[in-house]
Order: sequence, then structure tokens, then C-alpha cells
Amino acid sequence: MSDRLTLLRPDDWHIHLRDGAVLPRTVTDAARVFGRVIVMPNLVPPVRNASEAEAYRQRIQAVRPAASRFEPLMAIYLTDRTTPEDIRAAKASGFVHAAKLYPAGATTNSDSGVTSLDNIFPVLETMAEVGLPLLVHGEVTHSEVDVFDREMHFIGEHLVRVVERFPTLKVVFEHITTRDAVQFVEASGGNVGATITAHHLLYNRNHMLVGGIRPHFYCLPILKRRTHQEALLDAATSGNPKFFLGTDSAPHARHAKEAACGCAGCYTAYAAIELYAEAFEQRNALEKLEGFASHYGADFYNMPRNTDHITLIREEWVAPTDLTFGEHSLTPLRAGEKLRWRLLEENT
Ligand SMILES: NC(=O)N[C@@H](CC(=O)O)C(=O)O
Ligand SMILES: [Zn+2]
Ligand SMILES: [Zn+2]
Repeated sequence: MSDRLTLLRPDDWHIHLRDGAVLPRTVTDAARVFGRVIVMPNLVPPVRNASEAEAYRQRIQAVRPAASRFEPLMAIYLTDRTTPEDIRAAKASGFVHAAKLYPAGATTNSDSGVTSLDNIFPVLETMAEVGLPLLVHGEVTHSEVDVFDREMHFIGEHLVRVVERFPTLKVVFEHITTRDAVQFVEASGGNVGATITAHHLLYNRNHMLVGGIRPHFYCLPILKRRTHQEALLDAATSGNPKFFLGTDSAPHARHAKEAACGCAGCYTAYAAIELYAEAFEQRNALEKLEGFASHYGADFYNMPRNTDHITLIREEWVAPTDLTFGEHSLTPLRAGEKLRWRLLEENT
């Protein structure tokens, strides 16, 4: 097997760059490899419309590494008060590429999210009409539903209805974590796709809970049992273009994760493509990585694929234990452990 892997430059279709003092960290790490990223809008307050997205985009562009062609693709955050006019303005902006549905209370900074899907049906109608994809954090929020079952319940309770009612709406089921989600996406039309994170391909809930509770593996949707991890690996390495790369790299300062009530989110942007390469290699499917990482997302969003390349070499290195994160520090996923692939910095 080759020790060198050259890929068309990948894109990340789901990332959290945050804001303010931590932007140099998140943007520099993402721009190392990714040509374009879909920037999640769950700031406080959220990015709700084209003008807020434009201001945020400028803050991101201001910290791009010199000479970088890194392009942030913006998404707006749907609330109960989003209007069809907001959608039309977002589409007309040319830099907003999606709208994100956070069920209120489902995850980090989702308090302003949608309380009932029926509230946004006129908005979804307009999105279908103008061709703005819907990105979904697919978990129900009722307290009586077990946290491990929240994604599965979301499919039957909400997603089936949305896909039936708006058959031309493009929908991305974000950061899927279950076999149920894989099967739903496989069975749906070509307008329905899904992103898969590196951490859900590499880990299951045992990694988080056996031998001690490990807060840096805690994210939402939460890591599931191994059989679900296997279903995600099957989907990602299948060559089915409905499944594509979205890291969900979601940094929180170390003190906010190593706490009595720790935040959800794993930081993978510093080594994202290297982690995906490990997952694909475990399946002897490295030849499927380029489609997943560099072709299918762009195709789904009707954007041109990138034209330049990156190269990974098989060479072990040790992940940092500590990254600067504004005035705080950050523990990345895999901190202090070996990684099997390394990015060759000069590109081909
Ligand atoms: N994935 C996470 O665990 N957290 C994300 C929010 C999200 O994508 O749900 C975050 O913003 O921290
Ligand atoms: Zn989410
Ligand atoms: Zn996310």
C-alpha cells in the first residue's frame, strides 16, 4: 500500500469557527487543508440573516492566512421569526449557501432555535423555491427521549414529514451518528444528503465511557454504540455521493469541557483530513477518501470541485496536548496520542 496519498483539495461542509479572539486558531487550522467550509451560525447571538452573515464573513476573512484562497461559505440560523424575505435576501447575497435548523435546546447555542417545525413551513417553501439547502441538527429535544435515541426519533417525527412535504428542498442531515440515519438518507431522493464527522467514524461510546469519563469525546449527537459506528464507516467508504465530509469541529476552552457540566463538541480541525484518512485506512478504503472529502459535497451544493491538490504521507506524529484558544487553551481530540498520517505542507 502506498505511503503517499494525493487528493483533490477537500472542503468541510460543517464547521464551527466561533468568533472574536479564537478566530485565528480555527481559521488557520481549517485553511491548512480545506478550500471551502460551511460556517455554522450558532454564535451568541446567532447569525440570522444576510447582513449578520456578511459581518461575520468579514471577520473570518480578516484572519485568513496570507495568500490563502480559503473561502468561508456562510449559513444563516433559522428561528421562529425567520421570514421568507430573509431567505430571499440570503440567497441573493451570493455568500449565504444554506440555512440551519437547530431544534431549540438540542445543542450548543440552540436556545434561539426553532420551537416547532410548523412555524417555519413558509420559510422552507421559499428555500425550496430559491434553491437554498436546509441543514439539520437532527435530534428531538423532549426530556423523556433517551439521549442515545434522539437522532433516531427525529427522523420519524420530523424529517420524513419535511422531505415529503418539500420534495425539491435540498436537505443535509448533519453529523449523522446512527444506522437509522444512514438508512433514511440511502432511501431518500438525491435531494437528501448527510455529513459524517471523523470522530463518529473513529470512535464509539466505549471510547468516551470505559475506564473513566472522557469529556473531550463528548459531542452532540453523542457517540453511539459500535454497530452504529460500523454503519457510518460503511456509508462513508461506500462511494455513495450522498455521504460527504463535515468535521463538526467544535472547539470549547478546556475549562468548559473539563467541568461538572461540560460542553459538547470535539476539536478536530487541526488534523481533520489526517483523522479521516485513518478511518478510511481501517476499512482498506483509502481510494474512496477523495470522493467523500473532495467531490460529493461540492457536487451536492452545485459548486465546482477544487482544482489544486493536497498530499498526505504515512508518517507518525504526536498530536498536541494544548492549543492556544484566544486567552484560554484547548484540548484537541486525540491530544498527546499518535496520528498515522501527516500533511505534506508544500502542495502538489
Ligand atoms: N457538535 C457539538 O457537540 N457541538 C456543536 C454544536 C452542534 O453541531 O450540534 C457546538 O457548537 O459546540
Ligand atoms: Zn449539531
Ligand atoms: Zn456542528
